[in-house]
Parts: sequence; C-alpha cells; structure tokens
Amino acid sequence: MASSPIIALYITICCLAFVMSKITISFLLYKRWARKRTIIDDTLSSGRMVIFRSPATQSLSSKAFMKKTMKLSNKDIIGSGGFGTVYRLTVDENTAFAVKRLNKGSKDIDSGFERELDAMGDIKHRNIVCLHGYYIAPQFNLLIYELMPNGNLDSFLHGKLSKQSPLDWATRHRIAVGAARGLSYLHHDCLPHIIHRDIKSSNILLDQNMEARVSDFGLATLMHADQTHVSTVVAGTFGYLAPEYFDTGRASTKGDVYSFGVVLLELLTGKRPSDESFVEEGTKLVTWVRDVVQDQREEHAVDSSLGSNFSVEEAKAVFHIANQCLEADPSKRPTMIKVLKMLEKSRSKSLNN
Ligand SMILES: Nc1ncnc2c1ncn2[C@@H]1O[C@H](COP(=O)(O)OP(=O)(O)OP(=O)(O)O)[C@@H](O)[C@H]1O
Repeated sequence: MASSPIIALYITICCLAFVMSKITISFLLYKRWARKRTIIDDTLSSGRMVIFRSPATQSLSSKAFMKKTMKLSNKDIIGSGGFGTVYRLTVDENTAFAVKRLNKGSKDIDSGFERELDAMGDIKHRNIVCLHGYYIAPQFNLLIYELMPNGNLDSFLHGKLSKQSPLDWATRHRIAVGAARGLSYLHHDCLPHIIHRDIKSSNILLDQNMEARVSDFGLATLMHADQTHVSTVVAGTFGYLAPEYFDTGRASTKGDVYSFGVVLLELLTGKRPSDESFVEEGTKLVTWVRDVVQDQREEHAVDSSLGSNFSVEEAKAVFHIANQCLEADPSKRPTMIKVLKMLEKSRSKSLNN
C-alpha cells in the first residue's frame, strides 16, 4: 500500500496539472479573443462604415455590426450573383439584414459597388429594397440591405417554391404592379433618372407580404433629364436585354421597359425566357407569346399551375401590356408610368365585373 506522503504528492501533482491546464486553456481562449478583437479593430480602422439612421438600425453600432459580420459563414448565405455573395445577418430575434459582400480586385465589381451606392443612397420607396448602410475596406466592400424574407420572384416561378407554394393570380398581379411602381419611380421621379439595366425575376425580391421590391443596382446608370440614352458596355442578363441595347450599347429607360415585359411573360406563363423547350423549337419566349396572342390562344399559354383559377380577361390584358413593352422599336414601347396605369386598370376592370 502506498504511504500517505506519496498519495499526497500524487494529489498535489494532479491538482497542479488541473490548474495549469485551466490556465493554459484560459490563456489560449484569451489570445483567440484578443486576435479576433484586433482583426475587428483593424478592419474597422482601415475601413469606413456608414449606417443610415432609421428605426431598423437605431440599436446597431458599427462595432457590433462588424463583429456579427466577422462571424458570417457559408450557412448564412442566402444567395449569390455575378458581383458578390449575399448573407443573412441576424442581430436579434426581431432584427436581421441582408449583407452583400463584394470582394475587391476587379474593376467591374468595384464599379458595381459605386453604382449601387450612387443609385440607392437616397432612395426610399415601398417597392425598392432599402439600403441601410455600407462598409468600405481595402479587401472588400459590404452593402447592408433590408432583408426580404420571401427571397426572389425567380424561385417562386421557376425554383423549388414553384411546386411547393405556387403563386396565385392575385399575387402575381400584385407583384407585377409593385415592380412596375418601383421601376416607374426610378425612371420618372428620381433626379437624375435611374436606368436599372438588369431587370429580371431574380432581381425582384418579395417582402413579408409578398410585395415586390426592385433590387440589385450593380449595373444601374444615372441619366440626366435632357438625355435620351447613355452609351455603356453591354451588360445584363441574356433573355432580358432589349434588342437595340444588345446591338448598340445604348441604355435607356425603354430597355428596362423591355426587360419588364419579359418578367410579365414569366409571371403569366411560368416559363423562363431561355426555357429549354424554346431552344429545341428554335424560338424564344417573346416570339412564342407574340404568336399565341396573334392566334388569340392566350388562356392556353397561362402557367398550368394556376389551373382555371385566373381571370381570362385580366390575363389577356396583361399579355397585351407585355407585348407593348416588348415592341422591337423602343419608341413604340410605353413608359413605365403608362405600364403601371395599364396594369392597375387591368385588375380594377376585372374586380368591378
Ligand atoms: N435584401 C435581400 N433580402 C433577401 N435576399 C436577398 C437580398 N438581396 C439579395 N438577395 C438574394 O441574393 C440573391 C443574389 O443577389 P445579387 O443581387 O447578388 O445577385 P443576382 O441578382 O441573383 O445576380 P447578378 O448580380 O449576377 O445579376 C438574390 O437573387 C436574392 O435571392
């Protein structure tokens, strides 16, 4: 049997080892915390954070925001596009933002960030996604947006959600009117006017009430009131680009009207502009619909997921509006103010019957 001094020695060694391990772990944890703090402090001091004051951001300090941003990981990603990755940033159970991270290094991405700031800085409109702030650092930029809980229209029309929760006719119509109102505001009420240049269903986001919000101003171009167009490098998304813009690089509000016409066709038919079936038949959504309207077969082209739960008269009216937006000659296309009025009328007409 071991004598009691030896047992006492063992116990002392064990206690010492326990205390030492605790001290080592605490030291390592402290170093990790201090390193993170330094990274946050360095990032904050080398960058510039601007948070626009509003009820949504009043409880948020730049430092608290940066801390949360540093913790973002792949599981927080809600989308990604040609210019960057969008994360969900949760502040507390009632507050969350969408943060778009744009890595620096490419001229396109840097100018996308500047365009987005120029265009969105002062905009407050119920059909345009709200920019709450931004952050400029040497390695990356951040844009802080209001979070749209229902994601984008593209997922509801063509993604998983099109099967799980297909949009009913009233919602589709409301989305069309909301997006038209947002676009009309950019074209006619903002000074200088704003040409979006990338209107498509994935850039129409949906708030908690399924109201449309125009988003993604990475290609937006400012146009002074006395200008009819702005010459740019052709950019945007295949299937949505107006023919004259594609051919000449002349961007105008009428180019957005064309892209909006394509979105109307998506809402009506549930088909993508570049749907494979069209490619196989050597046609495209726009041409197919033109033929359908000419043959007065509109109700057969309406998204089958609607069944018979839509107003034929109203659908015909919206097909007609879409076709006007898709006129090959831009001068024959209506302005967005006119499109908005026609869309509003098409609904109230059927509601009154
Ligand atoms: N404020 C937001 N709230 C919720 N989701 C958002 C928000 N902003 C963007 N998203 C999601 O992130 C996706 C990517 O957005 P982003 O604007 O970067 O690219 P995109 O429009 O899909 O593509 P590209 O920039 O190449 O045209 C969107 O389609 C949308 O689903």
